[in-house]
Amino acid sequence: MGYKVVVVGATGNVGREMLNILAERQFPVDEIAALASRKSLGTEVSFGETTLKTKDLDTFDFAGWDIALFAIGSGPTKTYAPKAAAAGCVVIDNSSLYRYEPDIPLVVPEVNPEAVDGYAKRNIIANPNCSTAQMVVALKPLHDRARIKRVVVSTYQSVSGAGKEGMDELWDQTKGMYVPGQEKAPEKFTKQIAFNVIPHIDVFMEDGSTKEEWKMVAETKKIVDPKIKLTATCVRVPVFVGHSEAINIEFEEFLDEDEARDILREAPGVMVVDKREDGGYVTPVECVGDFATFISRVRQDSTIDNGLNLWCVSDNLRKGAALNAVQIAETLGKRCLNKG
Ligand SMILES: NC(=O)C1=CN([C@@H]2O[C@H](COP(=O)(O)OP(=O)(O)OC[C@H]3O[C@@H](n4cnc5c(N)ncnc54)[C@H](OP(=O)(O)O)[C@@H]3O)[C@@H](O)[C@H]2O)C=CC1
Ligand SMILES: N[C@@H](CC(=O)OP(=O)(O)O)C(=O)O
Repeated sequence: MGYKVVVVGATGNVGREMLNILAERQFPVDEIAALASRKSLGTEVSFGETTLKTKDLDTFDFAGWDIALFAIGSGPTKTYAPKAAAAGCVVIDNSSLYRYEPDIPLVVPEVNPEAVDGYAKRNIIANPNCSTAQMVVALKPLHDRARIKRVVVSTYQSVSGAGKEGMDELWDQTKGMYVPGQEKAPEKFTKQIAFNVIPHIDVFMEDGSTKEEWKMVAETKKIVDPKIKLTATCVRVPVFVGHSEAINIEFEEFLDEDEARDILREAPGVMVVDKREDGGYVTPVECVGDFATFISRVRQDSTIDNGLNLWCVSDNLRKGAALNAVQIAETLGKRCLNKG
């Protein structure tokens, strides 16, 4: 016996990946429903070899369904996730709405799988921010060995993090640079994204940081260790899929770069590709469609006592969203629901 699973936001970038990954990983599905807004009613989406017709979230009855994977943004999630949870369906939510609530688990299964056990308080589990998810997969095994004091991270985030509209804007603006009359002004992003980079993701906070940067701080503390200090600069780059991060780590104890590489090679969800030669590192276009978080350019930071630098790349629609959500569902199934 398997699970009755609902994918909410099935016509979006993340929802489509959720359907792909449920099928790829052969998640034990007895029945599946694909939901989106009313305007997408009847739109076809793929689930393995089969095609599903999208249903209207607004009129859907969650009673009798086991797990709902939500990827529709915080606004509509606020309306519909509590309804699903109250109907007895466990919500695994990709938005930032519930991540910081103390009675809602925020889970990266390679890092804090035991947190899933707290799901029943609200029947909701939160999926972290894409940039946080890939980073903590690499930080956790290093923290276990040498205790992280402080992290300085700069992100290079692809436009798919801003949904279908973000990807369309990069495509149209790039074409418009070459085709007279097809110029495209910024709409989704604050400035031109084609052939440019923008140091602004999500809204500004009072202290001058952005909400995306704040999320990386708060979520790393909740998932890995509240004692870790972290400062981030989050930047949008003209890449379609795949987020990259330059990470500088200061440890309490000395950690040699060779040992760090060995630890990361053994770490779940991590793939080390680190040769000091042309092409001996991973770039975002190479990580698309993969499950792993790729680590390259591991090297000592000799400007501090116990410092290390590394380069971290992952498919943001997978580890940053859909894959992590499906892994949470797998963990929930194994640890708590025991079907399948
Ligand atoms: N963990 C993370 O870091 C990430 C989280 N996300 C989360 O996932 C969400 C979706 O991202 P993404 O797939 O890239 O976005 P897209 O813009 O590609 O897709 C949005 C999806 O949400 C649906 N939707 C929007 N509003 C409603 C509504 N009122 N009722 C029903 N369905 C609705 C859309 O349906 P329709 O086509 O019918 O409009 C569509 O299926 C993000 O807003 C974010 O919260 C995304 C990326 C990474
Ligand atoms: N903000 C991320 C994607 C996202 O939706 O994040 P969050 O779920 O934390 O709002 C990006 O733009 O790349």
